[in-house]
Amino acid sequence: MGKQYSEKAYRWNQENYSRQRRFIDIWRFVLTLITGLWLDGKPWSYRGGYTEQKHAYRRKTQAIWIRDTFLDLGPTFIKVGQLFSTRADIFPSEYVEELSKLQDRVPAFSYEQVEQIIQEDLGKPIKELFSAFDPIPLAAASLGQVHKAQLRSGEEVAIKIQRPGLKKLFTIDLKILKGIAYYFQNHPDWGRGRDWSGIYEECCRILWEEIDYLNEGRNADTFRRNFRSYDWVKVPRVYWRYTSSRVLTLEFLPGIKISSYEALEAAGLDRKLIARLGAEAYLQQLLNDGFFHADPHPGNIAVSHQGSLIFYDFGMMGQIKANVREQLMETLFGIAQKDGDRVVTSLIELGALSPVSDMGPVRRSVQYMLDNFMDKPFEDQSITNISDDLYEIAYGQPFRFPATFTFVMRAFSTLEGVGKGLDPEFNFMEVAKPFALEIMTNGNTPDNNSFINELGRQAAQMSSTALGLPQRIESTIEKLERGDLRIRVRSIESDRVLRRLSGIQLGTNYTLLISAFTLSATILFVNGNVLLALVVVLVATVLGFALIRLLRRLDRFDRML
Ligand SMILES: Nc1ncnc2c1ncn2[C@@H]1O[C@H](COP(=O)(O)OP(=O)(O)OP(=O)(O)O)[C@@H](O)[C@H]1O
Repeated sequence: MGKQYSEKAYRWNQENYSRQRRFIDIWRFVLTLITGLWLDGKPWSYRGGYTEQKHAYRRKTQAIWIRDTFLDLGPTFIKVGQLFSTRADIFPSEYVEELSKLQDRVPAFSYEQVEQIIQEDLGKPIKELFSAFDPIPLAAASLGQVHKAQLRSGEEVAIKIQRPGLKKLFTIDLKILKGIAYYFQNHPDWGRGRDWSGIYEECCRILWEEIDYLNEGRNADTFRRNFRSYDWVKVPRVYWRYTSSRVLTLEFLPGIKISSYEALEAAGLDRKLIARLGAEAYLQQLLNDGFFHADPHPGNIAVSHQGSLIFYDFGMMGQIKANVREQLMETLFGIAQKDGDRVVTSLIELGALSPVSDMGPVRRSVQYMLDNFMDKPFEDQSITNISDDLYEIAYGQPFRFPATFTFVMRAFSTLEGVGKGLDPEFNFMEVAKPFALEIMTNGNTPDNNSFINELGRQAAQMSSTALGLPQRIESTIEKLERGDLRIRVRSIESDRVLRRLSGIQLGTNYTLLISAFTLSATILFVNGNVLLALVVVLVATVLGFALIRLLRRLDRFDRML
């Protein structure tokens, strides 16, 4: 905890939050952000004229300001920011990059508050429950802090205690955020093609789950069960008698953080092996158990002195249904064969893409990406590159990836990053091969074909079909194109008809005005008010010209239809 993060610096750091104060603080942030975004799009707001560099610089400064304000606004926003940092499909890359640096460097709360929460939740004072209790926390985060203690029966435990007043703060903040989501949803520019209400609901669900330690305890138990036959993975046991929704008592399992590369080496551990185990443990969760750690930042994985992996923090877990892993493989094959259509179809079936009426542009973007970035052999692809490319496609499109999908991509990239830090030659795809092969062969032991051979075989199959049946493929492509085209032509036609209709309406208005003005001019003239009559005639003439122009335009429209 740095000195600059003193308790006084944070207005949110208290037990009793004022709804009005939060309302003002949060909306002030939103309004400043909206003004900034509005100015971004106005070339006159750039001193010395608009340039791409100035625009990029502004975005970057804005992103840093958003990150700092989120930290100032407290736990809800720190968590929301961390969630948003996985959503490169929704937010500009500068924002995502800054938000991923959002760490909860926040002050710890006092030992007196810890005592009070334990007394309230477990019904007895610390002294009666534990034979030792370290008043200085091992770690302090935005939602809670961890203290080391010892049970009366002798076991060493790590106790996670929730920040006081968190439920109240979440209730107030999430209500205000609902209003903000509603505002953005109904905004003519920012609401179009974006499901802000859906994003809000998703955030709410994840945040409430994260502060229910009973839920976290259950997740830890499931995770532990899934790994019970693996002696190289350790998951802390939950002491349910000392656990409540705000207090989680776990078996104490110390370790060296997986990202402390030098410390691992100093302890005589094999960095290459740890990198491989990390990836394997994750693939096991994802592809075999279907229950995975959705927040695998390096702080949540440690290595014991015996070399086994230790997982902490089960507040955010993802679930993947059984049929999904086959679909994941289908996507992988689509990518390997550079088949945009197959990738799009499998992503739709995965629920990673929501079908829109005209999938043509999406398919074309995917195909473009496959044609352009797949110049390296499949094995040499990096997960981070693949996910960056996918996000680039998704950003600005009227669809979004479901949270589970972005969590998986994020987890893969994180593990790839940590893996490369541990072992510069580490290749995630290499580790994934046997898992993928097992799924492809439905658990049958594969023959001596490697994963890449299998991909090659499928690709060869595809190209021989292409050679044998050029006619059919061509006609299929033609049909596809015609499908796109028809949708586009129809939309242009209806667009024209609508424009013509509004033109006709405008013409009627002009005609009415001209008649009214001519009538007024005549009455004025008859009554001897010549000058005023002339002015009115002038206005009627201008309107007359406008009407003639409009009629000519409508005539052009008619010829086009
Ligand atoms: N069972 C345990 N044994 C030893 N140390 C632990 C244990 N559980 C947690 N810790 C330590 O406390 C730290 C924080 O734990 P955890 O990540 O569960 O807290 P958190 O409040 O959810 O933090 P985050 O903001 O990262 O989600 C861990 O990184 C680890 O160093």
